[in-house]
Amino acid sequence: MNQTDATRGRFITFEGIDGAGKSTHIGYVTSLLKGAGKRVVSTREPGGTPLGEKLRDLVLHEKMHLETEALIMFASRREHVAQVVEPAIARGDWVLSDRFTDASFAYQGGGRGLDRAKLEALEQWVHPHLQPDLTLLFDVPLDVAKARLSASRTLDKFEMEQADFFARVRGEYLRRAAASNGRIVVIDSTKTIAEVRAALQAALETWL
Ligand SMILES: Nc1ncnc2c1ncn2[C@@H]1O[C@H](COP(=O)(O)OP(=O)(O)OP(=O)(O)O)[C@@H](O)[C@H]1O
Ligand SMILES: Cc1cn([C@H]2C[C@H](O)[C@@H](COP(=O)(O)O)O2)c(=O)[nH]c1=O
Repeated sequence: MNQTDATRGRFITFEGIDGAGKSTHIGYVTSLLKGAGKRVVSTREPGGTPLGEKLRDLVLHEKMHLETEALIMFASRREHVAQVVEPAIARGDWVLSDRFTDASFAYQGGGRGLDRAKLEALEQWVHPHLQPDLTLLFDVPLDVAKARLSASRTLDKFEMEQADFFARVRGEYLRRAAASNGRIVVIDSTKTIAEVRAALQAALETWL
């Protein structure tokens, strides 16, 4: 994207294992940013466009080959980046996305064991020049996430996975955070909602 830092918007992503609490806090981050005078676009993956939402329904409910699953995630992402994320950033809006490519590395890579080089190739193909400016990784132990999920909804294909799957997903998220040079900020999501909000405010301080 050939645009100066002053006029472009920013891209913030929310990540974590299912039930970690990320969706709960997107509204709060939206209010912080709007309070600081930013225009905010809130979106999600898989999904975020009419076609992406159809792909989401398929990939969250149908059994399929692991590589088909990864390709659908990136097909949805291609549409999302082209139609929503890049145009919004270009007009100066701040985009908040409930998941992005870190989720493919964590779930299809860590969780299902897909070769990382294949995911890197898809990432280069689909968004060679775009990375989140900041990623908020909501981290909780598996038992906390599971208890929160079963109390709140009917489970989809991923949410029905076993503990060892989520242990690998969480491990890959934390590995990427450690290697991210500060792009991925780990938020301790075992804390109360008020304490998590305070941690989010601190993480966003330099951006407001
Ligand atoms: N800090 C917290 N303390 C207690 N409960 C919480 C906390 N954060 C979220 N919850 C509750 O946990 C449940 C799951 O939260 P949420 O839907 O935000 O998770 P999520 O990470 O977005 O999950 P998914 O990725 O599956 O959509 C909700 O019922 C929510 O109210
Ligand atoms: C983007 C993306 C998502 N997933 C998985 C992770 C979650 O289990 C679901 C999305 O559900 P949510 O309640 O909206 O978080 O999809 C994935 O496996 N790979 C991806 O790239």
